[in-house]
Amino acid sequence: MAGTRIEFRGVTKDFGSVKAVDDVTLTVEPGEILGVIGYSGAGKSTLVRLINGLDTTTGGQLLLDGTDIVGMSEKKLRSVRREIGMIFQQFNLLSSRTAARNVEYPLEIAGAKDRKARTQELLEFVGLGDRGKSYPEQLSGGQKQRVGIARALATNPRLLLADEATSALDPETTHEVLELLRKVNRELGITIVVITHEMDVVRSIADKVAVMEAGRVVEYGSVYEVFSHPQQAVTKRFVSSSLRNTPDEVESDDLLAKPGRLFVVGLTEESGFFDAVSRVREAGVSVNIVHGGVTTLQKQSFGKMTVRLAGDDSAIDEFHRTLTATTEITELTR
Ligand SMILES: Nc1ncnc2c1ncn2[C@@H]1O[C@H](COP(=O)(O)OP(=O)(O)OP(=O)(O)O)[C@@H](O)[C@H]1O
Repeated sequence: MAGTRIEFRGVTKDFGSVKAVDDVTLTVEPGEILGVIGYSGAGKSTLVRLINGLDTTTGGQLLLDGTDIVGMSEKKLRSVRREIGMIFQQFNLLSSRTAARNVEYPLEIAGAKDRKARTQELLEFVGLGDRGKSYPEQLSGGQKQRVGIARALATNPRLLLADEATSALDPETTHEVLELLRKVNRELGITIVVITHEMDVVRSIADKVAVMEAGRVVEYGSVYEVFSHPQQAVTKRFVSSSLRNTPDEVESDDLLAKPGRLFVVGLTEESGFFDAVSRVREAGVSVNIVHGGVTTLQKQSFGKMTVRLAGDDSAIDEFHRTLTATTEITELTR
């Protein structure tokens, strides 16, 4: 069973004078994982609430598998929502029910048969086959979110919306929950939209990323494209918070206090970095790597190196000029 295809066409949502979502055009293909990232108030939650019809759009079209849900009756929206699972930052489990009975809840509402067997199957899928009798307060945060995921999957949704689903978890547990979401995506083919303010989450799970600022999607692309060539200032901030491969202000000040000239160079397989280093060293210039990192995303490697060059200025200028043609290079100055 394929995941849902989502298509935003010029979607807008106003709350009075606030444009929470402003003219968003975006397509999520079936089975894709989209990461939506932005700072608080950027419009991420509103965007997701439009998808399941909890908020209504002020303008534009929002198509799920080709059907526009804008203006749909509440009755029709309810059947659309049956195909959508949702998980939350605070898990939203019913504290008076055991884990199993939380998972069973949507099956009860749907009047499904063989509920016990389905519930056990779901608990096993999320790695909690032996915790069905536990109450939420007896479970760790990660286990609660696993119950939340099992509950969201109970009615066989084709789309899963995750609103800051790992924000209340520590890094290790976050990693485990993201792994589980990946398994959901791979094994069940479900489309997933993950809202987050952490670029590490996008990096470890998403195929595509949409960066939101003041209601707009200001940057969109594959995770590799956006991480390796961020365009907007907000995207650059998110990317550097995750990759930490460029010196921050304090580190730059420390590095600039020593002699030589500093360059931050983008590394890709075509950057020509090592050839340029060989040439400048032949001219007697010393080259030292002082900061940097290389990472692999979607099977492609890229990174940034900060190098200190000391020696003949015209040879260093030539190094700068040559690399400008093949990669991103910036000279750090005070
Ligand atoms: N029901 C509402 N009534 C009025 N304004 C709202 C409502 N919901 C959201 N907003 C406003 O819309 C804008 C976007 O809010 P939204 O919650 O979608 O952002 P967000 O990116 O999800 O932020 P956060 O990460 O803090 O949840 C904000 O300015 C917010 O104050």
